[in-house]
Amino acid sequence: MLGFDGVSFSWSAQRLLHNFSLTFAVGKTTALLGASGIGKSSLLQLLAGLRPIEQGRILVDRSQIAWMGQQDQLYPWLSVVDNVLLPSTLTGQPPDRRRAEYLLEKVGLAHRLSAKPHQLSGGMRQRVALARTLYTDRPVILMDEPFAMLDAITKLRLQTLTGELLKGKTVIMVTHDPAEACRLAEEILLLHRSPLEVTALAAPLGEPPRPADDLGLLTAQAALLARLEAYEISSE
Ligand SMILES: Nc1ncnc2c1ncn2[C@@H]1O[C@H](COP(=O)(O)OP(=O)(O)OP(=O)(O)O)[C@@H](O)[C@H]1O
Repeated sequence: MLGFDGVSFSWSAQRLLHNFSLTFAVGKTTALLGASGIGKSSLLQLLAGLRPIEQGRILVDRSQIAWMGQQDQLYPWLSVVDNVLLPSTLTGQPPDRRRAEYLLEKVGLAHRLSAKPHQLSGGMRQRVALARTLYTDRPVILMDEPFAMLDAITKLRLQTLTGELLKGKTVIMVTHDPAEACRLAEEILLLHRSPLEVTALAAPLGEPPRPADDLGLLTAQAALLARLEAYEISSE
């Protein structure tokens, strides 16, 4: 089980969750969307156990979680391959260099193993971060706008890669991008109101990663955008 059971949580003056319950589909990708400041990142932080709650239970085994954020969070003094090996270094496990190299090959960086992060483009650094997330090999992956800072083409490629490489894992992805949600998610959840409420929307048909120009995807994307706009207007 992964989710919230009767959870209440406030940020100083603002009550974010009141008796909030939600379970996520295991082995699937769920996209979380909603207006800026509604509480998407807070939900991820609570799931990861980074904040104490006032009431209820977080349903999670924290040892099963990997995190990938908007910033690549690479260590500038470590090479690409050593950044991927970092989870082993931090936990005192023997580093599996062959596996790290295999994953870097998967994300198209086999030729940059010994480069330092500052020698790479933003998209390349985010690919290293993806390889590191995969290296930890946890069944649950929390992603907070992982591709928000990338150009359109790099974003498209990394979404495809993510959809392929994270198949079968439980992925909770915060995104502002309806197209991204429609390409990658099997469950689409819209967050609105304060305290938080959730509305589930139908994901497009077909296995992720779905092609960006698929007609069903484009229709679902337009519907999602309209719902997001309607929630924004009703909360103004
Ligand atoms: N560390 C914090 N201390 C106090 N308030 C916070 C903190 N982090 C977030 N908040 C507040 O909680 C609310 C939800 O913030 P959160 O970052 O979860 O929203 P979000 O939906 O992820 O926003 P965005 O899409 O802009 O990233 C906001 O009103 C924000 O000001």
